[in-house]
Amino acid sequence: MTIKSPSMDLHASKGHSEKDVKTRTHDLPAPSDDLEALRTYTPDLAVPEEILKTEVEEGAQKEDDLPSRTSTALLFSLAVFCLYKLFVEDYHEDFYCKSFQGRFYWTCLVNIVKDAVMNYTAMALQPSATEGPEGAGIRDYISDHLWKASMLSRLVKPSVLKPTTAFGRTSKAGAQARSLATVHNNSARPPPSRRPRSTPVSQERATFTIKDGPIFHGKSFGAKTNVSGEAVFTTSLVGYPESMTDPSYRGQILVFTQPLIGNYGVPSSARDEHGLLRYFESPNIQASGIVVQDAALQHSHWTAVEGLGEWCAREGVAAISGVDTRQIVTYLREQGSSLARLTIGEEYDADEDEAYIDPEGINLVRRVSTKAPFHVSSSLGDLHVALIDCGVKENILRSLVSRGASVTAFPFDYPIHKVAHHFDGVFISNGPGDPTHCQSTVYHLRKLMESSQVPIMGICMGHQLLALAAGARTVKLKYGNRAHNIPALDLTTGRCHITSQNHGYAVDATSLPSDWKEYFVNLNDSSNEGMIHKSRPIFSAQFHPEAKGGPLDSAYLFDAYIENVKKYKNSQAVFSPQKDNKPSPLLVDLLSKERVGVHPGLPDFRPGQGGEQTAAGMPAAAAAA
Ligand SMILES: NC(=O)CC[C@H](N)C(=O)O
Repeated sequence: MTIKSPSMDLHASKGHSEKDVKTRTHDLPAPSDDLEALRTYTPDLAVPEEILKTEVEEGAQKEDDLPSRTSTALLFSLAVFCLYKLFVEDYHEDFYCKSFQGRFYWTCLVNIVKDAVMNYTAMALQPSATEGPEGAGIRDYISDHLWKASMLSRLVKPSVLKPTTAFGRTSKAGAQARSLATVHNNSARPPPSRRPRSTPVSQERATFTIKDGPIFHGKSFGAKTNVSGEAVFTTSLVGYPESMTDPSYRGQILVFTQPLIGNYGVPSSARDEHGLLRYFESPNIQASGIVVQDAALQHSHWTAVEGLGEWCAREGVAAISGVDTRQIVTYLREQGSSLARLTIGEEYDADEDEAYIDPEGINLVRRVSTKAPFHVSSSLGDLHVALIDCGVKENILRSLVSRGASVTAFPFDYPIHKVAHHFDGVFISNGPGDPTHCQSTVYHLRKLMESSQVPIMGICMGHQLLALAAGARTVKLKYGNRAHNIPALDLTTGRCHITSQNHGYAVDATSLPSDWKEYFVNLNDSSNEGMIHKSRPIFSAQFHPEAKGGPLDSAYLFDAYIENVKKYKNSQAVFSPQKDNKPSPLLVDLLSKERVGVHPGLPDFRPGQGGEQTAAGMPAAAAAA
């Protein structure tokens, strides 16, 4: 296994000579840097400061003493204890899907085994470590922030974890089998699994109520659950599975203007050759509820494994049909996006009403962003991109990976500027809600642009966050743009592209600082559709070049970004010929292969919640001001 030393590049990039580098391959980043990175990275995990400090300091102290890092006897007894807890104390029944204790002991066991393997590997490589960077590379990777952050979060808060990688692989194989079964029409395929929020399909009376507006009566065809959120509409004719699983729809009740929805059913969770979901943009339905004029009770398509109503019920999502969506959309266009409720069953009673929930006051990105870094490998090239996950769509990952860039995705509030030198490019994903909630992301992006020349691209929320970091303003649109056929003019070429869109906020182009220019403009409402830096490889788009179930006119933006990334990688190679940002196989193995700790089971809103603390610890409203 050949692993290049990242420490060499790290030091080289700080201006040390190669000689210095060789003699200093065991240097670690200063403990205070690590501490700061971990502190910023884990605000949600409520880790006591002493634990963080101990973790970092111990890591730093013991780095040069790997063989004694954890005694074999201690590891062995811990492993036996975990095994006992798992298999003798009856957790084997449900430990990987329900029991907190089970998951905790399983996580410990996995980490003990990994720790032992790493100790062994590091010891095996030690002789060369003293001579040159080859052996040191493995130790630096182990000590890297990525590893520390993901391992620490696994250890301190197993409750946010999905089953660990081993189970992830198992379920992936299951999904694959189901997809194959679908293709070959194998009736013995297992039914999709049910979620904690699942209910039987409800066919009761249902009511869609717009706050301070009209009330619509119809019939439920999804879960028996009442929901509240912002009512928005999309005019797209196809792609309801992709739209409903798009994390940017989190907290919203989605009204379809296409009158017949559900006729091609719902596909499986099959994964493609990169391990990405083939038909969905995330593993679960993200919209709070859906409103359609006419729900198809029977579906037909070779990819379908269930009907739309069954899917909604299984995912615990409310759905209403039999309402006049033309009237609803006319109201929303005139009054602007409004708060609304979907009530299933009993007659809606305004007096009994709990308050309408306003997603605008909530940091929804925190709900959909991965809780620890994850990695998607590309076998098609040797580029490596860091992605800030604000609720990334699978097709954004696919668009990068299929162009030869492996992607390591970070939580939205990860201090990306501290690890950017390990990557050939930085990407900022789409995401739900008001961008001004993500003040920590804006701060880190600003720092990144100050300290690095790395190419950057942002999409939708990523565009808005980049604009905020550049010093521009964002505004809320009256009712947003959600469709697959919106014309955007490329101001650099004069060409018009038909684009897919889903956003309620926009960048105020007049507030762009002088080193930026407007890249695209919306030909329907003249709102801003993108920006580009005048002299650096940084640009962003408000629309979705990765559109699935939408036009591919603007997919060339990914090519342009990858071109920038390649150029940057080549230019870096001139200065540091040893530098290789390709992820180490060990790191790849350690990181999760899919988003971590993003469960639909957790409620987005709690009663009485007036707003939410931002990552920086201040109330959202104050942060936004
Ligand atoms: N698709 C997105 O990233 C949406 C961005 C942001 N939440 C908005 O509504 O404007």
